[in-house]
Amino acid sequence: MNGELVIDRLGLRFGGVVALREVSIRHHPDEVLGIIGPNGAGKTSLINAVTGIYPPSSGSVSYRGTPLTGRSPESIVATGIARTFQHNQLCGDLTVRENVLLGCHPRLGYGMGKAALGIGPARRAERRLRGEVEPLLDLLNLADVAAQQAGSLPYGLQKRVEMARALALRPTTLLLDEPAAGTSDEDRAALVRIIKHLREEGSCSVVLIEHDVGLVMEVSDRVAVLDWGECIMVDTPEVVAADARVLAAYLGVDDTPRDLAPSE
Ligand SMILES: Nc1ncnc2c1ncn2[C@@H]1O[C@H](COP(=O)(O)OP(=O)(O)OP(=O)(O)O)[C@@H](O)[C@H]1O
Repeated sequence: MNGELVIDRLGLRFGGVVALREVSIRHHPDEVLGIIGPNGAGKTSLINAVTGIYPPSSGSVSYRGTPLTGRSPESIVATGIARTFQHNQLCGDLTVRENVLLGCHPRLGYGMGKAALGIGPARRAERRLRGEVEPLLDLLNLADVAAQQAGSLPYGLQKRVEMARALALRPTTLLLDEPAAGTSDEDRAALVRIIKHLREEGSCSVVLIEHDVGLVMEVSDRVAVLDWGECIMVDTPEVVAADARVLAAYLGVDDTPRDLAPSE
């Protein structure tokens, strides 16, 4: 079952820089929660603090009632939280299919050595996982490029491979860090379709960090707005788009959203 992620008065400092200031957000099971904010607002810092990359300076995070604060990134993944990165972390020399298969391996319970040797149960598990990878490649529109080296693909496709690899962990919550950045209109349309599919299927809830505010408004149930490390509001896309504080947060920055209104 998908779980509730509770971020409670989270603070994060880098020396004198305050990246997050008393941020409190509840991500409800099954919802798509968008997180927007101007450059440097603290969006990536929030994901990094939740996933154990950076230990928070104050506050706490819990998932399904289990405290996550102070745990390693690996043990946080084991609770059901998977993520993608703002800058791709793929194995460029491996094929798309192999990259996605790598995402399944933490679920095997034994090392890559046994998997590579294909001994006993490892061989059976490997066969099962290979069967799980194909539907993911279909869902992410990657079947046609499955045998190609991941590093040879256009950036937008690489981003989808990273998403497929995160989904191969069978997460109950998926955190996406700027999945549309630097991608084409076609990639954007595919992303909208995939997020809506996950929402309808209910297999995992989604937290979406994005600069493309129109996209966030289109797919999110609720939207949280960060500004200078503070969460200034969490509400429906319609309410957020009409809020004067949100418009003010974006005024005076270069990347003023193209469209704050939800798409039809
Ligand atoms: N590793 C780090 N060391 C020092 N300062 C950092 C580090 N990571 C982030 N910061 C600072 O924390 C603040 C928030 O940065 P963060 O990357 O979380 O913002 P963001 O909203 O994700 O920005 P962007 O949309 O540009 O990616 C910024 O002032 C940034 O310079």
